[in-house]
Formats: sequence, C-alpha cells, structure tokens
Amino acid sequence: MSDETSSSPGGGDAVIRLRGVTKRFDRFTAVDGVSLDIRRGEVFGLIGHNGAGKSTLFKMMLGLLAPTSGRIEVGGQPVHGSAAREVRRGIGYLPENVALWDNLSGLETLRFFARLKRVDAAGCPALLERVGLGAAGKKPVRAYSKGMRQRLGFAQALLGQPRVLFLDEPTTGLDPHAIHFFWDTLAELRDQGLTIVLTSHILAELQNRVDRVAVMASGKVQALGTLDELRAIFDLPLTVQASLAAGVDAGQAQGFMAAWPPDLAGFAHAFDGQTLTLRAPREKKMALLRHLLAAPQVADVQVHAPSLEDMFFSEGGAGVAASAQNRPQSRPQTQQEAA
Ligand SMILES: Nc1ncnc2c1ncn2[C@@H]1O[C@H](COP(=O)(O)OP(=O)(O)OP(=O)(O)O)[C@@H](O)[C@H]1O
Repeated sequence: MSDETSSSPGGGDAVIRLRGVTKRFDRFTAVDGVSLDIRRGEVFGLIGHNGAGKSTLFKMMLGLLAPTSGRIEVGGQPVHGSAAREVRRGIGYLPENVALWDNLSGLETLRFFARLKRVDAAGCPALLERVGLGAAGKKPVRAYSKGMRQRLGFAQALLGQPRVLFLDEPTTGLDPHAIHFFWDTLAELRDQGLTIVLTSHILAELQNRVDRVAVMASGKVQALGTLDELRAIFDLPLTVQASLAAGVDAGQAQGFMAAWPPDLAGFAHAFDGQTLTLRAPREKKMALLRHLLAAPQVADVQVHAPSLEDMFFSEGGAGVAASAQNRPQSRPQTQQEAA
C-alpha cells in the first residue's frame, strides 16, 4: 500500500476516504451514500443496530465487495481496480469468525496465512509471541479455547505489518482478561501509527477506547464524532447523585430538600431518603455542584456524563439513530461536510 495520505476536512491525515459510497442488493440499499474520512493513527468505531450496514461497509473498505457507486481509497489508492492487490497487502483483517483448520497447529496456521498473503513467514513465531500464543504455537488448533482462536485470528490480521487494521466484533466471546489484553495490544499498535477500524455491539467497552465513533442506521452514517462531540449532539442530561451523611435523620433530610434553590428546581429525579438523584443539563452542573457541596447534609457527590449506551438508547428507546436524524446544526461533522 502506498504511504501517501490525503488531508481530511476535520484535520489530520485521511488514511481511509469514502465518498458517496452506496451498495444496493437488487432494489435494497444496504449502504446509502456514505462519505467519511478515517485519520491516520486513530481507533475508529463503527456502531449500529443489526442490519444497519456496518459489515457491508466494512467489506467495501476491504475491497471484498464492490460499491454500486461512490469511491473508496485507502492510503490514497482506490481499493478496487488495478492497484487493489497492492492496497490490500497493507490491510489486516480480523473477520468476526475466522476460519481455522483444527488439525493444523497455531504456527502452521499462521504460516499458511502468510503464504496466502504472500508475506515472509519467518516472522510467524514472533507474531505468536506478540499475541500471547508463544507457548501454544505447536498445539493443534482444535485444542485452542475461543480466546486463543481469537488471538490466532488477530495474529493473522497482523501478518505483513499492515498500516490499517479492520476488526469485526473482535472481542465477542472473550473473557475479561483476554479483552483487556486485546485492548492493550490495540493501544500499542495505535501508538505505532496503525489506523484501526472496528465494529462492536459492546458500547461500554468501546466508549473510552476509540478516538471517534460513527453511528450507522439504515445504511447511513447518522452521527460521527468523539464521545464528547456525540454528547454535545445528543445533549442528554448529566446524572448527579448526592449521598447524605450517615448521621442525617429524616427531619434534616426534609430540611435539605425544603431548602432547595428555585433556580435548580425540576432536576430532582429520585430521593430514597439517603441518596438524591438529579438529572440536569450540562450548563447547570457547576451551580448544582456548588449548592450540593455547600450543604452540610451532603457527604458525597458523583457526576455521570451520558455514556455511548445512554445515547444509543436515548429518546425512549428510539435509539441514537433516530436522535441523530433530528440533530441540531451545531454537530461536529456531517457526511456532506466530509464530502
Ligand atoms: N449479499 C446480500 N444480499 C442481500 N442483502 C444483503 C446482503 N448482505 C447484506 N444484506 C442486507 O443489507 C443490510 C445490511 O447488512 P449488514 O450485514 O451490512 O448489517 P450489519 O450492520 O453488519 O448488521 P449486524 O450487526 O447484524 O452484523 C441487511 O438488511 C442485510 O440483510
């Protein structure tokens, strides 16, 4: 793959550039006019409900599926056409279910994939070490656990030192230890300059580990940005929890509630006698905190910003996509802006 990059409107280098990408299966439109820049060295999450078009978009970015219309470039080169083979050599791909042969050992499997990818197999033992399978390289794959199989799949994606990695549901079925290991490895690769695009349905796991997220629905990218940018788009309230001190009796608690300032009225969501839960707009946070911290009855205050999951399930369960369709004009980047 060429190391050439093109600049993205949002700043930084666009390693992956999509313009007006559409995929139709007969009369059904699975991906609908997607324009997107993915920058060098970023971890980019693609989320959305089942059937939103993530895998179809993924396959097109990998050059495995031709778009009906639109243009896709990786490293400044089209992923379809005469340069496609060369472009794909710079891409690593971990499918959701890697096809492995039970009778081959981990090392034989990796060497097999190296031959398929036409890269030097001499680095296979080191790659197995890299993913934590050094000691299991000679074991047949049939003796591998789900986590070990996933690590082996990850190793084959890293063959040939790709500059761009596509990972489809990479942590599905992994235990917490394996998930931790996976994200640590990903952070190291990212620090080495790799661009990583991944899909996941596990939003809590994604939210502090990806640089930006694209939310897909009905074949379109409905919202795009960092977690903070998405929070600004959806403008959901903060949740603030104030715990009263252990010695506060019912009368003092009542006094605390009765002395509530009128300019902060309407945010109280629940009070169980010990903990007051409030939902407040972000601009009221400081006023609310000042009041709570000055109250002698309050022993502890916790503030929770809306999570990716809160946003996804916002608007009474209609989901992030429905909310994004009605998004205000002050959003970070739309498809049109990217185009
Ligand atoms: N080869 C195909 N022929 C016809 N329709 C297809 C084909 N591939 C995908 N689709 C349809 O395109 C839509 C998008 O599918 P896609 O697999 O991209 O969704 P997804 O977001 O990856 O979903 P999931 O989270 O379930 O993997 C779905 O309605 C699917 O049925």
